[in-house]
Amino acid sequence: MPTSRNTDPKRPQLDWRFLKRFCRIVTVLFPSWCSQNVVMYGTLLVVALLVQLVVYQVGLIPSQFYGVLSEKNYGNFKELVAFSILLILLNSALKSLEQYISNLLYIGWRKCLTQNLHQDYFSGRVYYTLNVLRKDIDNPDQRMTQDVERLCKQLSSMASRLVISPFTISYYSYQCFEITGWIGLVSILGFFLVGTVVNKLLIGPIVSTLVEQEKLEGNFRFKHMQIRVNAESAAFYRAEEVEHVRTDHRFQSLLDTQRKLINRELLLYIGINTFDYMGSILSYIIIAIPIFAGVYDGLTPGEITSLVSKNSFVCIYLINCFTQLIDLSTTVSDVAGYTHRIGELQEVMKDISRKQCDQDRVYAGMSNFDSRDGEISSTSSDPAVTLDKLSFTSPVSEELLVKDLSLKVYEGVHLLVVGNTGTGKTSLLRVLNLLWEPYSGFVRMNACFGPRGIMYLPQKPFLTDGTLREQVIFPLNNIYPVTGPVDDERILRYLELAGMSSLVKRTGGLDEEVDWNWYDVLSPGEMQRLCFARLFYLQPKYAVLDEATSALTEEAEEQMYRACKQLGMTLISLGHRSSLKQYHDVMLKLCGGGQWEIIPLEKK
Ligand SMILES: Nc1ncnc2c1ncn2[C@@H]1O[C@H](COP(=O)(O)OP(=O)(O)OP(=O)(O)O)[C@@H](O)[C@H]1O
Repeated sequence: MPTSRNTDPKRPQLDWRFLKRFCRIVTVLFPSWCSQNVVMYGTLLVVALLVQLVVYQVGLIPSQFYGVLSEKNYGNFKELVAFSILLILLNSALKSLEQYISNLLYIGWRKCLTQNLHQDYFSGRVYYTLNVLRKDIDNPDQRMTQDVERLCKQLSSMASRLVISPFTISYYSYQCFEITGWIGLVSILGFFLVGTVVNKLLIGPIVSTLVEQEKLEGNFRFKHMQIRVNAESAAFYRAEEVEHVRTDHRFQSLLDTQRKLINRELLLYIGINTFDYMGSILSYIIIAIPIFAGVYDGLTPGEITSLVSKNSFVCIYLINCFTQLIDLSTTVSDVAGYTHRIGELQEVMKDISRKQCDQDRVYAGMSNFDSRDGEISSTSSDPAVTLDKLSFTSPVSEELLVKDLSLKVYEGVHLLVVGNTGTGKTSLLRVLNLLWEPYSGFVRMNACFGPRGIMYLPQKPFLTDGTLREQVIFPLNNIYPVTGPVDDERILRYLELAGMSSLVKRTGGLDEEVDWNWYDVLSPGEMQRLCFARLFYLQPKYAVLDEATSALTEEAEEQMYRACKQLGMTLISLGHRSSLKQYHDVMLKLCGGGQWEIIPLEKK
């Protein structure tokens, strides 16, 4: 049955789901009652109240000038001028302070929200699942960077107006009631109510278009990033023309959506401006009520002018308080859009995290080196890896890549995994690392990830940012074991063993900050050698090498394998080259269609 877009339950709206997501974000922005952000918000409230106090006094100045001038009182006039200047100076100082605190609040909120998202993103393997396997959430990077930034900016720009509104509205409502009675107050409240309902209707379609626009903005930026990262490969393909068309195409979709958003905002702007100007007329209608009712009949024209000026200030200010809230509609629609995007990301990350916790409980036995310092939890006679009737598929297919694989990997027995392209060699590692769920069967890893445990050299080398030392000790934060300067000598030795000592000269030393992108300055072979230097440095008991020598010559491959073995590592290699056989004892051959065979290898 066709459903209209407006009734799509998942469509971002200004609804109950928005409120839930917004409240969740607020608890992140204000983590506890005594947090820095709460203190800042409290200070903002005090400063904003002081501003209102001063604004009230400033608002009364014209009526005082009318009085003084109609009396031609020179002495009072001079005093009033001095008082006015003082008030204006105080007003500008307080308003600047208010702006300053709002800006600080923006930084505080951005820090809390981004760190909270990072906490979930980098917990376990959430970033992998989110980026590789979950297709329902677009551009998580953009949500954590640009969307959070814009949400916090918009909220901070609203903060002082929102924090002060209850106070100013109560105070000026009371004042308005004193002057005009019920009629004035009820008409202003009615005016605000109508304004809110109309704006709520106009904001509805804007929120979903804004969410769509942010998605396309992310896609456009991603395209540029793709070209930036792969500029060289693209240049070899002479890809400028086709990539130009594709990039422009993404840009065009973004512009179309932006135009749609602007069209929808037009109605909202018409609503806002109508209410702004209606408000100013309403204020005079309300003031006219007591005048026409004859309440001020006994006053002189000068006194009436002064009184009207004072009263109109109160009514106009109250209406202004409400119209300011209505003016926030565009900001509210932005906030709603960003809230949905960030809220959705939070929900998906929590969901992934929860599922992974359950999965980890089922496949207990694997842990990160942080928890147990990389020690192997078993005796060396236990197998490091046990697979029992393991079957798995790729995430998008029902077809088994491997069926009922049973295998044990013992220390000292080097295993080679071979098979045609796409038969599931790397996928086996994904299942071992719980990146993918097995279809059936049992996986057990006795070796922990890390030094003296098990380490992986993935097919695509991962190079972090930072100094050469940080590259070599990666993924550790600090040198391991903590041995001080002795470590320098180890790092240099292993760089030399990997054939990368020239890098020390290029970087200017182990701890020299480099401003280059490592992927741009190292050749694929050099990247693989650098990854071997890491492996030598960490000296795990088991090294899993996924086509880790594919960019090296056979002589270099031999050097790397010999060094690994000299350092006492048990090797599990994945690859196509027949030269790899000589370094291994057993070969697992994946034949495709779920078939596999184990073949003992003879030593030459
Ligand atoms: N993230 C993913 N989502 C969906 N399918 C995937 C994903 N990653 C890999 N696959 C598919 O799973 C199958 C096995 O991939 P895998 O990377 O294990 O192949 P491989 O044997 O290591 O190949 P190669 O020798 O080229 O490295 C392939 O058909 C691949 O297209």
